[in-house]
Amino acid sequence: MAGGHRLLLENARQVVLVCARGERFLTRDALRSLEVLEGASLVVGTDGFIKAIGPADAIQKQFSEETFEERIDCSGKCILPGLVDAHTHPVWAGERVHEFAMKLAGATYMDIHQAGGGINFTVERTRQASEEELYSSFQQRLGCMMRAGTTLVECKSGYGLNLETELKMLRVIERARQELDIGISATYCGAHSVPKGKTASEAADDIIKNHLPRLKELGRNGEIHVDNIDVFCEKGVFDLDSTRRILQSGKDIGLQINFHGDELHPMKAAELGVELGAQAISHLEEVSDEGIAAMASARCSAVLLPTTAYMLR
Ligand SMILES: N=CN[C@@H](CCC(=O)O)C(=O)O
Repeated sequence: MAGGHRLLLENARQVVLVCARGERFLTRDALRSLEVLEGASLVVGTDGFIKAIGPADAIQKQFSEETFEERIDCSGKCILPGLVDAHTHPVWAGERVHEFAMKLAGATYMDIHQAGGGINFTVERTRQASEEELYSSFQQRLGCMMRAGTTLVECKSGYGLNLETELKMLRVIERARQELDIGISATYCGAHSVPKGKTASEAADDIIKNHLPRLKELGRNGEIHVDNIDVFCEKGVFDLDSTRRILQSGKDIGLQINFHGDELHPMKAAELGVELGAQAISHLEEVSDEGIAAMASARCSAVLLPTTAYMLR
């Protein structure tokens, strides 16, 4: 029976599939031979999902009775999957340009952080900003990402630290998920820094006793959707024990573990991530050989962020 579809991309010179046999991702030598179809077409259904990909003549035959809201002639063109940005902190207020002068004068990222700058500076400005202001700048940042080809972006909270501002950030992320044409994976990062006046252990207790139960409740009511939990596991920020407690509690309410580890100091964060069943660990400049081996066998993704090593140093 004939049906309606959203889009037919016809006769592309190439369609890059990346994976040929339903793998979630490729690793090592397999990355050298991406699956590419020559002279192919692609059908997108009304739900936005790809319904068929194949040789142009076979697709034409298979869908000859069907209708499309739009058809695009892709002769001479290449169809690529959208880019996935796996680590962003895109909801924030305030500028930290003045910190570059401190860095040029020799201060490290952690010197500035410990003096109340860095993340803490952004936390102050983000607490003061209205939800509307945060949404407006976030929307512009997402627009830039979309123009550069990103179709799925992981978005972290983490410039609130207190429950009120963390929820404000997560509502902003939720609104973008509803209103904008980009996929969003939302990450609660309330343990991005230890709030003033608390120890790491006290901050972990607050997150476990107050933040996570509220996230669970709001998720159940459908008010926000949070996919992942993150902690900045770092010397002088969250130690291994507090990180473990927070991540495990997040996992217990159904969040996937995706956290900052082994960035500035070796912390054995990779080993911890594997023990807890993390989906991904970011940064990893100081990861141990054992941590790399453990992540490889657990198929835990490493999110490498080479430019932060220059920007944050
Ligand atoms: N390393 C910690 N977190 C961020 C930077 C946050 C900030 O400095 O505002 C990162 O992933 O790069």
